[in-house]
Amino acid sequence: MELNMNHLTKKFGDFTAVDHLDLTMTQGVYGLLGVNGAGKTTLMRMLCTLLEPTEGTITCNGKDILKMGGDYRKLLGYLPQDFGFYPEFTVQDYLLYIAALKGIRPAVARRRVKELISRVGLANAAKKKMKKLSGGMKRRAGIAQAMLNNPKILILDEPTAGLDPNERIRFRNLISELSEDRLVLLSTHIVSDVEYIANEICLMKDGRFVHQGTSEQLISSMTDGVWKCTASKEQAAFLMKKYKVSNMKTGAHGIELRMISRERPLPDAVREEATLEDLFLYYFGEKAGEDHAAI
Ligand SMILES: Nc1ncnc2c1ncn2[C@@H]1O[C@H](COP(=O)(O)OP(=O)(O)OP(=O)(O)O)[C@@H](O)[C@H]1O
Repeated sequence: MELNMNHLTKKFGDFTAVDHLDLTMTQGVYGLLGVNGAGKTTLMRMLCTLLEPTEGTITCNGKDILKMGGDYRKLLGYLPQDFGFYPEFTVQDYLLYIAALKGIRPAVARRRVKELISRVGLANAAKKKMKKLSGGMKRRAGIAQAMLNNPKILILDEPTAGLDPNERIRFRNLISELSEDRLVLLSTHIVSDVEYIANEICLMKDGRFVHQGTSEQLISSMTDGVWKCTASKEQAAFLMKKYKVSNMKTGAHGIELRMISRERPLPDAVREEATLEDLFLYYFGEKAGEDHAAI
């Protein structure tokens, strides 16, 4: 299985949401990591044939997905960011209903629904109404519906949005498991969602991939260093304006800062090993002195 994007572009009027992307994906987990508005959903909707590219193509094993029509959709499972569910349906009935919409024969659907409910960890909630599920359980039901046709390509748009840390970990494990024999593409703006499970991470900004590679490759692409130091209140205020600060904590001897800088920011600053979180800040973060600073 090979999914290819060639100069993939989407414009809305004069605005370019996805800008000449090239990527080849095979089996495994691919993570699209970017801030809000980077173009992740637009890209995923094109991969699901819900939006037509303005320019460029997507091919699956060499064939244009728009020309493949139903043959491509048979290979595809999609969990949109806001997936529609029926609040009064039980989990089981909801999945059976979606299976019917997907044209899966009733006998096959019953077997598949049972199997998937257990696989996503909802066996004890099969008879629960969808409206009674927690956010994480709803997302798991969402994954189950995307998996009904046993897709070779699974596309998950922000599957961990709103989940607590426990649910997030369960979800990561599930995604990792599902990727054993398929291609999984997931989007997120949370570094830890993809840090450990993605074979390849694409950092997306303003419709472009600013960098792509394994977590280690991305980290080693960082030319600035990560530094740790303890500063006074006044120094800390100055450093925050000048550098991208990834963490600060008030300690017994002053304010402990972790920051990104080309040069040693203070004489006693110590060099630290960079993490993917530092890298995210390096590409997407703002300094506290900049307009709209997030920190
Ligand atoms: N139908 C549309 N018409 C006009 N602009 C659009 C449309 N859909 C998306 N955009 C714009 O394209 C850009 C990318 O949006 P997109 O939803 O793909 O980003 P995203 O990375 O998925 O962000 P988020 O995490 O907030 O969902 C945004 O600036 C958005 O406002």
